[in-house]
Amino acid sequence: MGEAAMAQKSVKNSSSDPNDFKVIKEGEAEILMLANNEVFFNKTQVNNRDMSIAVLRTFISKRTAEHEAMMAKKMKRGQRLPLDERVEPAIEMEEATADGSEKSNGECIEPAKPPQDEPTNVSEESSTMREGKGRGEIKPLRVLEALAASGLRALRYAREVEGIGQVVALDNDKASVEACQRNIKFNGTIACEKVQSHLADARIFMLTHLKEFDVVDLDPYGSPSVFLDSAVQSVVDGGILMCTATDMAVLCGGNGEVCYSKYGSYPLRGKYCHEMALRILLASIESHANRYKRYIVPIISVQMDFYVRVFVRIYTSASEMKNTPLKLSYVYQCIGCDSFHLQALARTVSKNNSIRYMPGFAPAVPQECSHCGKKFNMGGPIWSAPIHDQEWVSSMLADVNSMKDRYPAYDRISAVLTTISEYRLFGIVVMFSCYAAIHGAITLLCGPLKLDAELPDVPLFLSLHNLCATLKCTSPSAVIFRSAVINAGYRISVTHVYPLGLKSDAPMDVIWDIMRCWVENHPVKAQPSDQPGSVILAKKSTLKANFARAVASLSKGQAKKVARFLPNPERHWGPKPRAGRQIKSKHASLLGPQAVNGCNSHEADEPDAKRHKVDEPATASE
Ligand SMILES: C[S@@+](CC[C@H](N)C(=O)[O-])C[C@H]1O[C@@H](n2cnc3c(N)ncnc32)[C@H](O)[C@@H]1O
Ligand SMILES: [Zn+2]
Repeated sequence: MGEAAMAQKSVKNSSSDPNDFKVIKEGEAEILMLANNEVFFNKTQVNNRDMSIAVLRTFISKRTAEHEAMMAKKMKRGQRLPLDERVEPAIEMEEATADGSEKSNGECIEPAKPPQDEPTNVSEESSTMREGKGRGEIKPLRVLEALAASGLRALRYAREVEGIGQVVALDNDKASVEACQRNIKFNGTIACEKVQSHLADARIFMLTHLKEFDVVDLDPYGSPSVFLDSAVQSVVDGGILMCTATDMAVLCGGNGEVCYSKYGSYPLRGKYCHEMALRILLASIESHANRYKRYIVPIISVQMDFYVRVFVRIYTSASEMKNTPLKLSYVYQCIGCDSFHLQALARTVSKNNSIRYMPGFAPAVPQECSHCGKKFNMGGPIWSAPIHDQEWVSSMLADVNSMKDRYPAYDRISAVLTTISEYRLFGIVVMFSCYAAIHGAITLLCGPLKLDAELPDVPLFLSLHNLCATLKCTSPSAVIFRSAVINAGYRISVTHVYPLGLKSDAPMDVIWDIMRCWVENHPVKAQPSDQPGSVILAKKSTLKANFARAVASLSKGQAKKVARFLPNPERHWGPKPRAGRQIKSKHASLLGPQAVNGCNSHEADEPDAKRHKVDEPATASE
C-alpha cells in the first residue's frame, strides 16, 4: 500500500464517519474536506496558489544566485566566511518531529521572545541568505503561511517547491487547525517533515517572530490590513511578503472612507480602479514597513479573478526609506472627461553631489480641467513606482513554461505573465516585415535598446472606450490608436489588469489631439455645447495624427496569438463566504441557487460563458 493510501486509511479509521470527507487534489497536494463547508476552501484560488509557487521557485534560484555573488565578492575581498549565524527560532515549532507527531501542533502560541532591537541598515548580506551548517551553504527557505485554513497552500509549497525547508501554517480557528493537521498526515512523509500547523493569532505570532521568515504569505478573508503591520516585521531582510486582498469593492472606490481607514488611501472609480487597488495596497505595505525603517521592492503585482495579490521583497535601510515619498503620488481625475494626472508627493534636488528631498511641486492641475472645464476628484496616495520586476517576471514565465504540467492553472498564469512581460519597439515605425531581423539589427546598432513591457513608469491606463464615450464617437481599433500614439513619438503598452486598457506616456493633450483627428474623419452627431465631449472637440488639434499602422503597435502576445485574458474559471466564481457560515437564499446571487440547497459552492464546475464580469473577452479586441 502506498504512503498516501496508508495515510488515507489511518485518517479514515480515526474519523468518525469517512463518508463525511471527500478528497480534493490540487497540484501534488491532497486535502480531506468535510462536506459541510466547515473549513475554508476556494477552488478558483488555484491561480493564486500557482502564481505563488512560481514566485517561490524563482525566489529560490535568485536567492542562490545572490548568495553566490555575495560569497564571490567576499572571497575576492579575502574576507573570512561567516560561521552559521542564523538565529534558530526558540519556540516549539522547531521541535516539529520528523514523524509528524503533534508535539507542537495545535498549541496556541504565547509570545516567546521579547521584541528585537531597532532594525539596522541592511547589509549587502541579506538575512535571507544566511548560511547553513556547512560554510558557504545557503539555508533552506522558511515560509510562514499565516492564514492557512485547510493547509492546502502550505502543503503544495512543501511538496512542490524544491528548496523549502519548513512551512509554518497558522490559523486561529480550531477546526481549521485540526483539518490542517489531518491533511499534513494525509500527505505523507515530506509533508509531515516540513509542514507544521499551529493554532495562533497570526498577528501575535508574527510580532513574536520578528525577521524570522524568508517568506510570509497573507491570504485573508477580505482585507489584509490588520495583518500588515506584523507581517512586514516578520520577514527577514531580502525576504518576500506575499499578500492577497479580496475586498475589491473597498479598494476600487465603492466605499472611499473605508478604504482610507484600512489602507490610508482614497480610491477613485474608473476603468483603472483595479490597478489603483494594487497600488493602494503596495503604498499601504510600504507605509507599514517604513515604521520599522524598512521598505519594499515589488516583484510582481497582479489582479486576477476577484482579488489583487502582490509579491514584494522587504529590506531594512533608513536611508533608502527616504525615497518613499518619491514613489507615491496623488491622482487627479476629471469628473467630466476622465482625464487623469499624477502628483508626486516629493522630488529631489541635487546640489554639490548631495541630494535634498523636497515636497512635490503643486498643484499638478488647475482648478478646472483644461480639456473639458470640469472639476477634479483627488485620490491616493498610490504607489506610482514600478509594480513588477521584469527580470523576475521573465524568469517566472520561463520557469512556468518549462514545467507546464506542474501548474494546474498553467493557462491562466502564463496568460497573466505573458501580458506583463510583453514588449514592443516604441517610437519606431518599422517598415519591414521581418521583425526578428530588425530587432536584432537595432539592438546591435543601438546597444541595449530598451524594449518595454507593461510600461513600468506609467502607473495608470487609458480606456479607449471611455475616450470614445466622452466624445460620443465610434472607436478606432486598438491597433490604429496605438499606432497614432507611437507615430506621435510616445510609448504605449497593454496592461494585464484590463483587456481594453492602454498605458502610455503621452500627455492627455496629445491623447485628445489624436482623438480630435480621429473624429475629423469619423464625425459625431452634434451634442449640447456644455458636454465635456463638445468642449474638447470645439478646440483645434495642435498635431496631425498619423494613423499608419506601426509594427510596434502589436504586442508580442497578440502577434503570437497567446491568450492574454481567459474567461472566468467556473460558474459563480469569486470570493467564498467565511468557512462554516450558513448559506442562505440571500447568497444565491454570489454562489448560485444550488449552494443554497445544501450543495457546496465549489462544486459548481461548468464554465459560465455568459458571465465575464471582471475578465471580459479572452483576447483584447483589436
Ligand atoms: C481565506 S482563508 C485562507 C485560505 C488559504 N490560504 C488557502 O489558500 O486555501 C483565511 C483563514 O484565515 C483564518 N484567520 C482569520 N483571522 C486570523 C487570525 N487573526 N490569525 C490566524 N488565522 C486567522 C481563518 O480562520 C481562515 O481559515
Ligand atoms: Zn476633463
